[in-house]
Amino acid sequence: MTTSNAEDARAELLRLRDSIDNIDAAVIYMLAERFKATQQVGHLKAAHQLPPADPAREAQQIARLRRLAESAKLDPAFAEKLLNFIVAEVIRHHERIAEEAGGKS
Ligand SMILES: O=C(O)C(=O)C[C@]1(C(=O)O)C=C[C@@H](O)C=C1
Repeated sequence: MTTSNAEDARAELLRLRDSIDNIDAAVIYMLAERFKATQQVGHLKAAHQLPPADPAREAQQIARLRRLAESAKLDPAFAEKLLNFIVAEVIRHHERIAEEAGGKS
């Protein structure tokens, strides 16, 4: 590789990393908004003695996200794993909210 080729590659790497950093920031902001919404769901469920998890809803979400992933040329198995990872954390939050609400009544 000539010096100029190495410099071009370095510039291209920096350009791509800029884009990756912007995408990562957007993902973090979107996840923060999602967790704000699910925290409200957690309080609603606790107030009405609804279970933290809703497997039927999750099945619908997985089917929908797998379809979206396929049309976006993203691995549907990865989309499913990602949703399951996020939802597991949400369920932990819901359980904590329900425990705290239970302690107050
Ligand atoms: O929709 C709900 O009932 C939620 O509690 C939200 C949510 C989610 O994070 O999307 C989390 C847990 C449920 O099992 C299903 C979905």
